[in-house]
Amino acid sequence: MIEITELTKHYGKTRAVNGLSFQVRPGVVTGFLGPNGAGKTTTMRLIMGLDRPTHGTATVNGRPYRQLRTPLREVGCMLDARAFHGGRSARAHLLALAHSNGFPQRRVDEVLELTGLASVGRKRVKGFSLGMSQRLGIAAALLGDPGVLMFDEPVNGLDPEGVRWIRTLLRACADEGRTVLVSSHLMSEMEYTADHMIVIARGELVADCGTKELVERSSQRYIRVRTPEHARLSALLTEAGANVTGGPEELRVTRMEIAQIATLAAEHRLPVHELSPQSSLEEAFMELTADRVEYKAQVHHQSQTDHRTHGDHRGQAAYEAQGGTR
Ligand SMILES: Nc1ncnc2c1ncn2[C@@H]1O[C@H](COP(=O)(O)OP(=O)(O)OP(=O)(O)O)[C@@H](O)[C@H]1O
Repeated sequence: MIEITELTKHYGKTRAVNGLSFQVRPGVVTGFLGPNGAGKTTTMRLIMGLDRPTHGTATVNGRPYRQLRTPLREVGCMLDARAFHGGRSARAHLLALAHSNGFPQRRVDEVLELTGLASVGRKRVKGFSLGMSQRLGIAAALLGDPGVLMFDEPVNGLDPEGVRWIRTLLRACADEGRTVLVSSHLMSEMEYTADHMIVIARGELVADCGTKELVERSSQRYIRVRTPEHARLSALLTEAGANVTGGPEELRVTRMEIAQIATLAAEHRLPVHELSPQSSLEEAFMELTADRVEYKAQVHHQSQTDHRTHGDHRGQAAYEAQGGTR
């Protein structure tokens, strides 16, 4: 369990974290979300005792990090996937960590196996791709078999296979009863990864609720309908009480369920090429944080107009609109 109470961190005039309070519970994957510069990394650094709070507390299993007796056995963390000595092999890096913390050599081989790095364990880290480095960072976090895990942007820059792997790993860790906190600026990614969401913006709490609830709270839920008979179907749907927007490319229907739309189209023998629910977490994210992003040029415009892009692309587009450079 991670507990944050009134956590505040100021760097000069910058309020990186401002009166933040939340708990991260075991057994679920908790997504930690926020736009660029929201204070996610700072919060994680404060939890790990890498910085001192200006005010408030951050505890792991009831204690500040610095008071944990065997920290790596209690909390594993990946903050920077490239924080390795490049000349060392992955195995040597993990062995050094294991020795200094009194973990057996066997555990190094276990985590190499667990993270799919066994075959490259003797290769120098400087030749590692970003994906391999992420895996090594995760291997280090898992070394002490801790009950609390924290990963800062673990899917950043990974290919779909890497993303799937991390998602599966996070799920398995939560299913084993661990506390899992994972940060991301991509809501669309977290939608499939996290059970619970903590959203912050400008260092302040914006939402702390179940992923499903957050999606449902979004006012941007709609059914996408693609049909060559868009004008006729649109008129029929409107007449039947639905709210219809969009044009020839796609109709966006709200206030009516999929089954009703399908029935109506079938009754009037209108062909339908696509009928799919769209509930974009990215839109919810924009709504939640719109007033509080640091760099908000074009955010609104992007989220309103780019509705034909999906998932990570949309997240990335929105992120870039906020001035992100990743
Ligand atoms: N050491 C520091 N000195 C001064 N300002 C800092 C320092 N660390 C962070 N900040 C500032 O604090 C704010 C929060 O930064 P932080 O890195 O925690 O955000 P983040 O949510 O992790 O963002 P990102 O998604 O871009 O990594 C930003 O305005 C950042 O510039």
